[in-house]
Amino acid sequence: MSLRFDSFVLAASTADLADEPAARDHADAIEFRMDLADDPLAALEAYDGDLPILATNRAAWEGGEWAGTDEDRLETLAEATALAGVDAIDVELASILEGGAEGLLETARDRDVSIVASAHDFEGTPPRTELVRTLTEAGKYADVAKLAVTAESTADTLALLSATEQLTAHGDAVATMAMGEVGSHTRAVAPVYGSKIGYAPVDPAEATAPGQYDLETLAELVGRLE
Ligand SMILES: O=C1C[C@@](O)(C(=O)O)C[C@@H](O)[C@@H]1O
Repeated sequence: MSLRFDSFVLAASTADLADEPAARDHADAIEFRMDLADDPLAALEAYDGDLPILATNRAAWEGGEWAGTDEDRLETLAEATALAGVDAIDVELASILEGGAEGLLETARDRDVSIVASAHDFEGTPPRTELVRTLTEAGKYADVAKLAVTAESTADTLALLSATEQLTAHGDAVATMAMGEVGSHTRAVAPVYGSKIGYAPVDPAEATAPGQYDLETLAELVGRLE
C-alpha cells in the first residue's frame, strides 16, 4: 500500500481511469469516482496505471451519483478493496455513523487499504467548533478525516483553515477544502495548515466539485507554497 497520507497527496479526480497517463505528471494518486463511471469494477480490474487509486463511490445524498441502494454501494466499494491498484477508499462519515459500513471498514483494514472518512456540506460552513467536532469524529474511524464545506465568506475559509491547523497540531490526519468560488484558494493553502489530500480534475470541464482548480494549476500552487 502506498497511500499512507503521512504527507500531502494530490489526487486527480476522474470517472475514467484512461485519464491516468495524463494525470501522472502532476498527481500522486487517482481519485476514481466509481459513482460516475459506467462499470467501475470492470474498469478497476482492467487498470494497469502507475498511480495508486483512492476509490470513492459517492452516495446521491452526499452529492454523488450512485443510483442503486446504499447497501450495494458499500458492497461495491468493498469489492474494489480486493483489486490491485486500490490503496485507499473514501467512506461517508454518515454511513459509518449509521452503522452500515462496519463490514466495509473491517474488509479494508484486513486488506491493508487506507480509509478516508468524509463529510460534505453543500449549503455552507458550520461554526468552527462544529468543524473540529466533525473532523475529530471522522478521525476515530479512519486514517484521514476529510471535510469539504461550502464557503460563503472569507471568514468561513479561515474557520476551516483554523480547524485544519488545530487537528494537525494535535497529530490527526485531516483533509479539508472549501467548495465554491470564495473557497477555491483553500485548495492551495490548506496543505500549508496540514491538509493531507487535494482533489483536482485532469480536465477542468470535468470538475467533481465547485471551485476546483485544474490538476496542473493545483499542483503548481501547492508546490510553490510548500
Ligand atoms: O470529497 C471529495 C472532495 C471534492 O468534493 C472536492 O471538493 O474537491 C471532490 C470529490 O471528488 C471528492 O470525493
